[in-house]
Amino acid sequence: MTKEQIIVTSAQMRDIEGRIFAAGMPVAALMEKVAGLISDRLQVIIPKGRCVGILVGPGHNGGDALVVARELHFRGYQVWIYQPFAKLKELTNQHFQYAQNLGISCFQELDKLPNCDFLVDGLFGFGLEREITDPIASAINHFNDWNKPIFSIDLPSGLHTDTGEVLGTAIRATHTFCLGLWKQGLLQEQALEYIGQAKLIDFDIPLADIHAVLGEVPKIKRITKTTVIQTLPLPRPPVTHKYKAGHLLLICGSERYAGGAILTGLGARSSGVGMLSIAVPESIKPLLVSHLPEALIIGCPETETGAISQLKLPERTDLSSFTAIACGPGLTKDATPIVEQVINSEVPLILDADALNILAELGTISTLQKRQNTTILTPHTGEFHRLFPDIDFQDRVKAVQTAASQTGAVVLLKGARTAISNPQGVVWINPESTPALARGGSGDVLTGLMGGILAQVVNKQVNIENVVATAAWWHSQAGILAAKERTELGVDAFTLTQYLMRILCDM
Ligand SMILES: NC(=O)C1=CN([C@@H]2O[C@H](COP(=O)(O)OP(=O)(O)OC[C@H]3O[C@@H](n4cnc5c(N)ncnc54)[C@H](O)[C@@H]3O)[C@@H](O)[C@H]2O)[C@@H](O)CC1
Ligand SMILES: Nc1ncnc2c1ncn2[C@@H]1O[C@H](COP(=O)(O)OP(=O)(O)O)[C@@H](O)[C@H]1O
Ligand SMILES: [K+]
Repeated sequence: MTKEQIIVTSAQMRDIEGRIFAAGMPVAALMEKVAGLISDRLQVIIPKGRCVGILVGPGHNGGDALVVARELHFRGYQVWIYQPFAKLKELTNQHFQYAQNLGISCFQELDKLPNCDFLVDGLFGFGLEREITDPIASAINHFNDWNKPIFSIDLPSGLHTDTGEVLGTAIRATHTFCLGLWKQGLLQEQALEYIGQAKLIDFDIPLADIHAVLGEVPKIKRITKTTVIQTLPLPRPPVTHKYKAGHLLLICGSERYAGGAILTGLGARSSGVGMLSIAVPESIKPLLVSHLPEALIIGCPETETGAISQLKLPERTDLSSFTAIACGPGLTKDATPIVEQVINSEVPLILDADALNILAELGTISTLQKRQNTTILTPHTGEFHRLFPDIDFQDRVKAVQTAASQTGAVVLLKGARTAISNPQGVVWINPESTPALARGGSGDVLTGLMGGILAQVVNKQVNIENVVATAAWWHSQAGILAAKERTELGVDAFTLTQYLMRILCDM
């Protein structure tokens, strides 16, 4: 477990800090240390001599900001302070007195503020406890309108530390220096527009204190490369054969959505799976063969609408011949009997896209209760609402935990910050992605990729949520790399499949 993987709520952070202070670390010494690290970072980014405005709140977030103000003052920056509060915490107040005595300009009124090149936001950190109201709310809106770079200490002031919700209004930071451990709110979708580039400032919190508060295995974690390296079946055993490296069955596609089947197949190809079989309607079989010559394409009888009407597997094969099944992309809802059939099988199963829409109509919870083996659901927001209309969506982490616990499945909720939960509430959040992936077909690629990884490792005592997390990370990293080379407009789903292998090569 690395610090980069850990996520905390404000209550947990307070408990961890409390242990450090109880063990003897002076509060003021920790504030010096944290603010020193922030000042060092700022100095690397911003040339000396520039003018910096420091926004100071009443608590220790404001205290951190005041120490930064003092440091930057001595390091040759032109500093001014905006501090509109009548009452400050004691340590914060001492730093404020000292800054004034040093001759740093301090202001309480907005209209007196001089121009500046950048702002440091130390109004509120994880101690924000209620909606921000005027005059502070107006001040925050005013600073946002300046369109200067804003560096937020710990988190942009105004964001709820756990849910990322905007409490009244919030600073729109260009950079966030998260202190010590990642706050949960910074991984919530609704916070993304406010955070800018986020970096963790490690101030040496002892691991023992983290474990004492979060347990030996923390429940909510960020996916990192470490998770992925531990999960992927690399290196391959020197002596193996194709059926030992997993046999994945994809059930996907229709006359209407033939491309979805190709993309799912290409995603699976990149996983390195030993054998790939793809069941599609008979009429699109030649198309699939031409795109995926290595796969076994199973042409199935079809409905009048061009959907699979019956799974016609090759001789001496039934569903139990496969190590894993991924079902859904491009099926259309006319393939309902097929989805029922795979749900009734014992094989580890991923349900995506139309398979999820069909599941919602069959009754999500009652239908999945019958399943004994691994089930993975990969809804986007719309599919999630159809599957779980009664789950409150305000906090996506809680929503995905509830969905997993109600169904016994591992649930991956897609989005800018994909969240994954197992039925026991163990959560992975994907910390990085790109809006370049918000394009038709990129989810199909994910389903194929995940299916291929699952088929290779499912019999090897892995945690299923780690498999799902690995696929999500790999998929989004490929998107990020592709966007870097081709812009955010250049990442169509086919192109995305071409970048998947590059991520492994660079690891
Ligand atoms: N002790 C230290 O030196 C350390 C300080 N840290 C900093 O301390 C912060 C937490 O400090 P605090 O617990 O003092 O909390 P904050 O500084 O986040 O804010 C709490 C203060 O704001 C007031 N407040 C809360 N909501 C308000 C609202 N809506 N309108 C007006 N006032 C409001 C509270 O009454 C309290 O005075 C962290 O975010 C971080 O920046 C730690 O991260 C690192 C160690
Ligand atoms: N704004 C975004 N930022 C990052 N990733 C995104 C964003 N929007 C969508 N994605 C990712 O793109 C994929 C889209 O999947 P999905 O909605 O199923 O598309 P489709 O069904 O067309 O393939 C998901 O992996 C999702 O997490
Ligand atoms: K802040």
